[in-house]
Amino acid sequence: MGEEESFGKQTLGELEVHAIGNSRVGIGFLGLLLGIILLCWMLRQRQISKLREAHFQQNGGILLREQLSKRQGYREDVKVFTAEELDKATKNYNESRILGQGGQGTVYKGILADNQIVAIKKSIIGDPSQVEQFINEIMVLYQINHRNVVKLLGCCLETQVPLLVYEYITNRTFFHHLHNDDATSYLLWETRLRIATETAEALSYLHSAPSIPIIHRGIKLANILLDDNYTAKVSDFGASRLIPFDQAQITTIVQGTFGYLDPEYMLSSLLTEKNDVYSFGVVLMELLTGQKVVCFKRPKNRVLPMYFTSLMKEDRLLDILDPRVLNDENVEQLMEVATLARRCVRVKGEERPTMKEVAHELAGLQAMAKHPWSKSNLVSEESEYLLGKFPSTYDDGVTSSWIGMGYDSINNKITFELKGAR
Ligand SMILES: Nc1ncnc2c1ncn2[C@@H]1O[C@H](COP(=O)(O)OP(=O)(O)OP(=O)(O)O)[C@@H](O)[C@H]1O
Repeated sequence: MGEEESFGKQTLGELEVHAIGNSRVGIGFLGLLLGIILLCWMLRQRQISKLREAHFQQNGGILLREQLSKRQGYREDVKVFTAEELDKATKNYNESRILGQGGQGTVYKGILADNQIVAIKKSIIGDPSQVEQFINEIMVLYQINHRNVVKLLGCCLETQVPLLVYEYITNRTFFHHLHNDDATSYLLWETRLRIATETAEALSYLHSAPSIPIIHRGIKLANILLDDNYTAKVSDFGASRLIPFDQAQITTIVQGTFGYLDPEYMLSSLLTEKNDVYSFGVVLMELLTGQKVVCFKRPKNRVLPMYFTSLMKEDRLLDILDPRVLNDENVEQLMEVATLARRCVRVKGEERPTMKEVAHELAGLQAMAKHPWSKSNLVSEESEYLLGKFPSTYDDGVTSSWIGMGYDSINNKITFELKGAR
């Protein structure tokens, strides 16, 4: 019994020693584990910062820094964002945040830490040879400060693909408002003319930019964004080019959207500011007719500039002016804009007007439209006219019958409801 007790005591003592030993081993093991985790974390952080540095270099960050330090006249309020900031702003580039997809990348809506809403363009460029082009785009946007050009707020170059951060434009594109499929409303002629004038002014500014003239190269309805007041904001400078003053033109790979592309540029690859004038002429034709640039329902004339000019030659332009905005009071004004549009798309670039002249002419027409004697400025009369005379068939055979119409004064639009549209 005594032996058993002493054996029990020995065993307890031994157990205590074991327990103390075990807990020391446990603490040691835990310490080692924490040490390993800390080491891994530090290595990972180093790896991440090395990767970011590599991305920054690969995305042309050093080149950009150098370029910016050399030049003057650039905006100083353009911010460099961190990858985390933009991850958070877009909820890790969540699909629900996609605003649109373009040839150059995807545009996401982002909400920054200070609640500012921004549009973030995530480039699809992964090719280092594109770096110079991307830097070129940032350089172009860095020097623009115009109320009718979308503002670049900053960029982020430490991610795998470069990111550009713009001011968020609330009211979609001119294309959407002119060609929206739901067709529950349409833009008044006065609004169309104002948007066109603002766009022309922005282009005129770009062509005579203070340091180096800029050619946009992608003017089309989809690249004219609109804010809540329907103010034009020219966007998408992905293809734009800076033209040094001593060079009137440069040679580039032909790039652009079919229908808007200057045929002279297509043949010669010579880029001049008159390329933008041509594209702008096509935009004018679209807002005059309400028709799309390329339409297979016009079998002989699928491309609008050809269709438009051929009808003008035959003195049949009235056949295609948008019946939703045309009335007795503004017909002359629409015809003047049509003549201007035709001059913009002349085959020879040198025969086209400059954007400055175009902007000037449009501003003059706009001022006349605002004149108190101009009846077309009176929305109620236009509504009456439209209610009484609006045809039941328009836009290449789209048939509609009316059930109601009204004026949306906030959005400056005539609104209507359709039944049986097909
Ligand atoms: N600053 C912005 N604010 C709000 N929405 C924007 C902004 N920038 C672009 N978007 C939206 O994202 C869409 C895609 O824009 P993006 O400029 O990349 O392409 P795109 O002009 O449609 O095409 P492409 O580049 O091929 O000509 C636009 O149509 C617009 O709806």
